[in-house]
Amino acid sequence: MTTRYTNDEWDSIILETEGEVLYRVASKQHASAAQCPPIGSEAFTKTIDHTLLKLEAKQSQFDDLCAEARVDRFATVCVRAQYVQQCVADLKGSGVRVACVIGFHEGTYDLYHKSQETKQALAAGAAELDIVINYPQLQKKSYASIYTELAALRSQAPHPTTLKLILETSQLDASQIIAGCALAAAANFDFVKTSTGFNGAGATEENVRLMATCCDVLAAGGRARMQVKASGGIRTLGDAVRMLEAGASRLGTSAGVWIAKEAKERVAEGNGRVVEAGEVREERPGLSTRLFTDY
Ligand SMILES: O=C[C@H](O)COP(=O)(O)O
Repeated sequence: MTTRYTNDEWDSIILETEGEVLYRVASKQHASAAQCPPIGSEAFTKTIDHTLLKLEAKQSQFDDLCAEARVDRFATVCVRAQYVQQCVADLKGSGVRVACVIGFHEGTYDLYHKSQETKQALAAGAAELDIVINYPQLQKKSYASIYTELAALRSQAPHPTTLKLILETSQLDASQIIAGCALAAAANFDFVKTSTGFNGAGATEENVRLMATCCDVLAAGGRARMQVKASGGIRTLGDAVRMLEAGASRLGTSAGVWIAKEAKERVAEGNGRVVEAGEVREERPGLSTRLFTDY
């Protein structure tokens, strides 16, 4: 675990990272070999966290969510803590994991609250935790306090639990996004994630590219390379491909079923290969398409 630093010490460490990241982005030395797995392959569907986080969701919707995740072989279902146990039972033997959000969606809950939620999620069988950073603290450069929180949650949920840090990028500028990534890496998180889907714009290619480049730079310092999860507003196969090509390796979306359906149609058309962003049709879900955000 990293030595604890003061805010000023964190500031100079982060500034050094920022210089290298912005240089690489400006000179288009983008994230390492960002590739979209072949459309229709299991590697492609395994990029999707099938997500249902609406507070008003009914219990039966979580059974549907899990059934769909089994059929489409998604990576996880991503739910709130009170639904983890039900989803773990529904998904037994399927290879689909259960991810639980922590501190959702404001991120400003204190460590005690986040820690209690973490305890509940782990006891219920969650394999992955998507934790919202306290982004108002990040905006204020309260780095030491953020690091303390992240390090405490990591020691409470050691590997093989996968930890993702939700930055809520719509509320941050590039420097703050880089700072969030640096703190996540220092606390040994596995992923940085763009958005909750509940606040401002969701994932953008620009931010995904920035985060992936930042993960490369941080890994060059010798630590395990974090991955990037793009989330918020990903609705179509085209959106998914663009995020993967920008450097994401996981997608959080309420439209997983729609995206998988579009992918199956592409395969049926004989195009079961990597789809370039420019070739993807811009179809969007129609009004009658069920997305979990629509309930
Ligand atoms: O983490 C995932 C997001 O909440 C999903 O956002 P979305 O509902 O816009 O797809």
